[in-house]
Amino acid sequence: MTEQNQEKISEEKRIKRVQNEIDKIIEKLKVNVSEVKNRVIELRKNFWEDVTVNLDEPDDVIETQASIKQQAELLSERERSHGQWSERLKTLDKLKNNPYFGRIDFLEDGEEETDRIYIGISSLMDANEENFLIYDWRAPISSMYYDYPPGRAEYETMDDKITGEIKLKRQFIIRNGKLEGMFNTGITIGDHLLQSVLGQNASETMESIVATIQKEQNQIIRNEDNKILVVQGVAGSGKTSAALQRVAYLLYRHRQSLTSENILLFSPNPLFNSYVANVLPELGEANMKQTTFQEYIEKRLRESLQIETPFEQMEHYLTTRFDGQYDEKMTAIHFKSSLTFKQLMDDFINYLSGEGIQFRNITFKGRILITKEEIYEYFYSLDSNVTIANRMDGVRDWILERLSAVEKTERQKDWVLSEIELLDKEEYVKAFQELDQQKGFNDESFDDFEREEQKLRKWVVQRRLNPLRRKIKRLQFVNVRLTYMRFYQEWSHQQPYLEQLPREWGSISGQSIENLSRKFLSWEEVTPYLYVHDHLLGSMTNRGIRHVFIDEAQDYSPFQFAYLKDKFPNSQMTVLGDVNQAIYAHALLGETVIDAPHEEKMEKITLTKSYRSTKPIVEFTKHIVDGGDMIEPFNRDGKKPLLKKVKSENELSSVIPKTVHELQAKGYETIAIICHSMQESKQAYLDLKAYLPVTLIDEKTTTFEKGLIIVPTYLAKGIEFDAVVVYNASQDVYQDELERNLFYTACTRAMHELVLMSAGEPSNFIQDVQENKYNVVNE
Ligand SMILES: Nc1ncnc2c1ncn2[C@@H]1O[C@H](COP(=O)(O)OP(=O)(O)OP(=O)(O)O)[C@@H](O)[C@H]1O
Repeated sequence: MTEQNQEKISEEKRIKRVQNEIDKIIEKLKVNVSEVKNRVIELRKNFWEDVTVNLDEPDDVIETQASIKQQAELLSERERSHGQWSERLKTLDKLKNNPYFGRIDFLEDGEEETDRIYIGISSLMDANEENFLIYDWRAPISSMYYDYPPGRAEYETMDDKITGEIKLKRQFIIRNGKLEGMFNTGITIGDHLLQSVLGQNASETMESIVATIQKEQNQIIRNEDNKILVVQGVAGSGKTSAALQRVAYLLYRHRQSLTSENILLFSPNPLFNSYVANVLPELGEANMKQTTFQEYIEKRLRESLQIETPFEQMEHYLTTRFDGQYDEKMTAIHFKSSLTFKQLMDDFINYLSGEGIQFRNITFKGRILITKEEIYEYFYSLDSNVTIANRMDGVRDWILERLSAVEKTERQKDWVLSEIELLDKEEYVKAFQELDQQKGFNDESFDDFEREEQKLRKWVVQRRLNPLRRKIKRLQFVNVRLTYMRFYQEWSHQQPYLEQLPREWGSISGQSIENLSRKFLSWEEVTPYLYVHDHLLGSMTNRGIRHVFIDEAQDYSPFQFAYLKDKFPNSQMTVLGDVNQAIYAHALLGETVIDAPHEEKMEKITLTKSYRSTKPIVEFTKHIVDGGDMIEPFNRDGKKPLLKKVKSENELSSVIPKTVHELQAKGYETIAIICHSMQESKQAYLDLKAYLPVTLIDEKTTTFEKGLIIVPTYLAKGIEFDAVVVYNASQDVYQDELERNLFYTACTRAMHELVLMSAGEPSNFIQDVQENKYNVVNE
């Protein structure tokens, strides 16, 4: 028997042994889980029996409260244990199927014996709790697996640095509990395994990469020291993957103090949210919170305004290229997204601190109770050193106090009596129930008509005033929109601000005023508006969130990013993106968040190796963008991209079905027809649906299945497919420099095959690429 075979048999034996241990632990845990479960059921059933309830004396009430609290705590503690053990059982089930993926043999300096470190998704000790059978991939010692080839190596513990020598580094492929392959590896973590992982078909949801994390990705995952970590990574370099494993790492490292509730991920679109939703559960961790910037913003605005979505803005600029106002609109987008504009807003807010805020009259039953002028006067009589938002709280209390006085006089008015008479039976009963709860009545006082009327008057007026009170509590007496409009109407047009404004300011501000007058906020206006809104009304900074992840960060404007930094002052930020995939209008003309300097302690990591696509696809796509030379393909074989030329758009609907069938025949399950815009996607869908079972993805789509989809590039961001068909890569469609990144983003979604259709002359972006990098056919 060869040495290799012997090794394999010995590893198989070990796997069996570990699985037996897992079985034993599972058995033990199952008994515990069922005991706790019964105890929880019992506690819930007998909750009130075990509580001493006595409400006779104040002391007894306190004792009762304490007793209830104790019982509730006991219950929730048991529930928590039950939850944790059930989770552990799930992880053990996973470990049984795939106990580990790697092993290093490490001889620590000064020690005689080499330790065998087996690495898996979670740690496991033997049933006696004496030895580690598996080390969690996030344990300090496991970091050597990702960072070093065999030879000298080191890792850091809480307070020490351990050095030594890796004698062996081995990878395993274990599926359904069976060892399917193992190999000793050298410098990087097995090309072999990576080849096999990357060669598989795309799945509808992203998968974890713990078994094959690369050294530079590990630097991102385990980076702890910086307030801001910026990752510039080329398309397919594993930014999103690294981000998600980083979440898992942080949850492990800080498990005493950090939960998934303390981590927030900003995703590029709703589809992406579900695309990444499986990774953490697969690793035995709960998902972090997820949102999109749009959703986050919309939740914050306390007014009913019509808000343009980022996708609508995108669609607008992609489809109105020949519109006369295109250039001006682009200038407006660029300017309103900049930090110069933010500075102007800061100056404007400063001005508002001294004068200019617009208020609303407080009216009740068509009568003005407090005029906006009175509110204005009161506001500006308050100490101007206090922030606007804090002064606003003072104004709110002042108005509420005035309202209480009004309430008293209102009670005696005739309308109140008429309303009492009009109360129907149900309202009447409700009134008494509420009054009773307020201890306004006892049995005797029901006969007391005088008192009854007074109480009912109070109830009726209170009820009528409640909506107004609620509005006041929400500070709706501040007219944020009119206040903000003043920026465009007057304030910005004065010296010295004029110099900082674009030449077209006259018509840009005119358009802005028109939009605001019809309660419409264009996407580029939303962040500045919310910024002023928050300064006027105050906003909670989110202190519960300790880590913010921003994926596709190149699409955030400097203003948007500054806004987020403001909202999460105590959080560390991981900002991931690719300057070549910046497709939003504001980013195309200026610096993106990825290459901007930041004042805080920051580290920037650059990833240049692309894992998603085959080598021939990367060799093609890297030449589409400026500076693409540094993009390094992972060495995975495949076919060169194929350019299919047709004479006219009409022919697309016959050639594309044929192309899709060819791709399906090769076994590709997830195929995307990627379009320039939503407009083009809709047209493609209409033209193709008679010939192909195809799903159209729009901005509301949250999941997708294996099969064929049509999608505009901006909704395919961050996602990948077995094969991509670019619907029409002609010069007519992709010609502006602005569309270069869009085209690059579309092409880089392909894992195994890329087909570019072109009705007429192909885009210059293709012609920029050397001819030997792709094949051409005329259909
Ligand atoms: N170390 C790795 N091991 C296995 N697969 C990897 C690794 N790194 C990246 N991949 C795979 O490469 C593909 C691209 O990864 P990911 O989506 O994280 O890249 P990205 O940089 O976010 O891409 P993009 O910016 O183009 O959206 C995924 O299929 C991912 O699983």
